[in-house]
Amino acid sequence: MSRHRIVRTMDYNDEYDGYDDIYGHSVEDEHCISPTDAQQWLYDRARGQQSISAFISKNKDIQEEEDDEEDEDTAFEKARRDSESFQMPQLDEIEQAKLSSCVDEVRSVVGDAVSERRIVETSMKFDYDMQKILDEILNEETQKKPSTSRAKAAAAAVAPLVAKTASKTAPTPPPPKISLKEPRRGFEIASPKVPSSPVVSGRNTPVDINSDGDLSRSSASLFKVSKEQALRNARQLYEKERADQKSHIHMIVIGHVDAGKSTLMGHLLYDTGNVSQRVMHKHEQESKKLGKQSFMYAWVLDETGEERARGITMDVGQSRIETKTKIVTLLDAPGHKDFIPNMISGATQADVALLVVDATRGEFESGFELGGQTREHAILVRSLGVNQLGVVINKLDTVGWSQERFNEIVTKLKAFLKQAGFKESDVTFTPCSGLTGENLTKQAQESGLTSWYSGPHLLDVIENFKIPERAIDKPMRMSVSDIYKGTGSGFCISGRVETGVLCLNDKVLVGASREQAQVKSLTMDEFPQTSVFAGDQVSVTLPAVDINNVTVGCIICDPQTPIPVTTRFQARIIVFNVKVPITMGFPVLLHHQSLIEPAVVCKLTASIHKSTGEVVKKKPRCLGNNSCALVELETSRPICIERYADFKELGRVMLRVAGVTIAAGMVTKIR
Ligand SMILES: Nc1nc2c(ncn2[C@@H]2O[C@H](COP(=O)(O)OP(=O)(O)OP(=O)(O)O)[C@@H](O)[C@H]2O)c(=O)[nH]1
Repeated sequence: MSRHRIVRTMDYNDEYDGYDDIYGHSVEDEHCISPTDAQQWLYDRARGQQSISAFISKNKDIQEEEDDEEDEDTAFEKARRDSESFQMPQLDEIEQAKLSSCVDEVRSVVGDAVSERRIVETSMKFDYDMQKILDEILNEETQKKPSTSRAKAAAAAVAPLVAKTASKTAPTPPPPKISLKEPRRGFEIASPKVPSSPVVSGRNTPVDINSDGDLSRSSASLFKVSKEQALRNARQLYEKERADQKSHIHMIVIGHVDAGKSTLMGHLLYDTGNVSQRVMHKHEQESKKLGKQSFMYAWVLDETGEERARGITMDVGQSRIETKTKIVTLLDAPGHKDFIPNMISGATQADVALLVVDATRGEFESGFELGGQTREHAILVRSLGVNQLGVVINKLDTVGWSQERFNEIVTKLKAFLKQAGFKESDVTFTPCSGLTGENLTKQAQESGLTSWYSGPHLLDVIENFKIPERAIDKPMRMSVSDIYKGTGSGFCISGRVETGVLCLNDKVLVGASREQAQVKSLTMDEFPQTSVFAGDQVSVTLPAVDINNVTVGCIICDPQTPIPVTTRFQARIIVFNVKVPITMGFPVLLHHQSLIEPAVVCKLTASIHKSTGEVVKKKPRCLGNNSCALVELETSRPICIERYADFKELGRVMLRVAGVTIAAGMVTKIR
């Protein structure tokens, strides 16, 4: 069809028919008054109203309308001039940065409906607290009477945001009352009574929830387990089987890209005799050929061709070392920000962490201060429950073993790590060079270092990590981190036993589908086992299980006390890093153990005080950076999750948006 029209012969009157909404309105359209009513106010000579002066005197009560249009124009013009003539206040660099980020954030919410001056003044008034600034501005905008079309337009610009942030029908909530007598704590939340979750039943094992919602008891009768499994004493079994064995910990190695994590771990493995000379020689020759000799130790862990070609770690590399008293599984995490989901999945398996920082001038700064991964990784592992941290100040050879540089980095990190929630006594700082091997497994030799350092070497630091308390007495939960085709028939499911004990031939329930299965083989580090315990990284085979019901991130559990399955739960979150404040309906990627699931923040229940947990404000409109809140999250598919109070290991979540971790939280209620 031609898009050109012959306009020369066109009757314009015809053209307007049916286009009222586009081309203009009749007067009646805009008034809620019938033509008959209107007539009494209209001067009409035909109706015998001969004298206009007589008509006006009879209708004295007709108020002359204010010229809104003009007022409105003046107001907008004033706001425009206000913004144009407005000079930003002179502030120091930090204040200036805070102010600019506040202005940007507010603009992203309210658009151009509010003047620059207003935003700046409100930001300074509330000391750059986004929550308060937005509250003030949004409240004011909604209270303004949108008496004219432009004011209506301005209000309309804000209205969807207000509607998004507040309850759909409720009026603006009154200011919250904070009771001083009985502070309500965000974490004091009653146990979930009714898991009203849409429980999806597996093919063979339909799940029923009894009337009082106690899933565990109702299911105990549904899923019959052997007498041996039902009556087992996990603690006794653990003591019998593991009494003469070294304790086992999982240690994740984290840090900004190229901090030297893989090199450090590769060298540590070599020095502890876990990599043969022959293999090391092979890595040396091959890396030399490609002109990448400096990566020879990193190649011990970076095994794939792509990792070696790109010189970066992409997935979590695993290996193990033995110290005098411990078996340590090393988890070498990728530092590049694109692979943070892999790093999170690795961190969920970790008991302790090594944070590697590059001491080279400029490199530490780009990893720590300029949006690098040093901060994000440290916050992530802490949020995932890791509380012991060994900080490795690496590549000190590049700064001539400078004590000053070491101290400078320690001072900066100490302050930050304390803020991130690490206890000072649980953090150590060790100077090292992963490349030269200095201070890794032997006392420092380098004179530049020995002149000021006589502390422990890295292997000692690892040896001194305390073994975390294992939840062996709790019901069995295993989080699935990988599914692969085994050498025999069926699939191998690998993951970490988070709590309890799992034995050969035990009955288990798999994932949100709750399909029942039986453990037919159980291995740890490729050695067959008859029982495995909380903290172990294992592989199981579950013959005849529908593989569609097993997904990475799902939980395998004890049928006598099944894990809740839900699509909606409440969490207490800390917001780290959001460009746009979190409002109702905010879409996120939920990370729970190895699970990554799209979710929506469907309710902002309350803002709470970071350290005391007191409710500061009920139903906040939005959550800005560094705020702490109770929110409800809804996933599109059912997931297995526990309350933090019941199972620390399975009650933590992480929220990410567009490749950035925006919040971490603990599950407080399951709907
Ligand atoms: N001078 C010096 N260079 C080092 C040291 N440790 C590592 N490097 C070099 O730093 C580069 C990066 O090392 P990697 O071990 O791959 O770093 P990474 O942290 O594992 O990198 P990603 O896993 O990709 O984040 C390599 O060229 C190493 O040779 C060190 O102690 N001193």
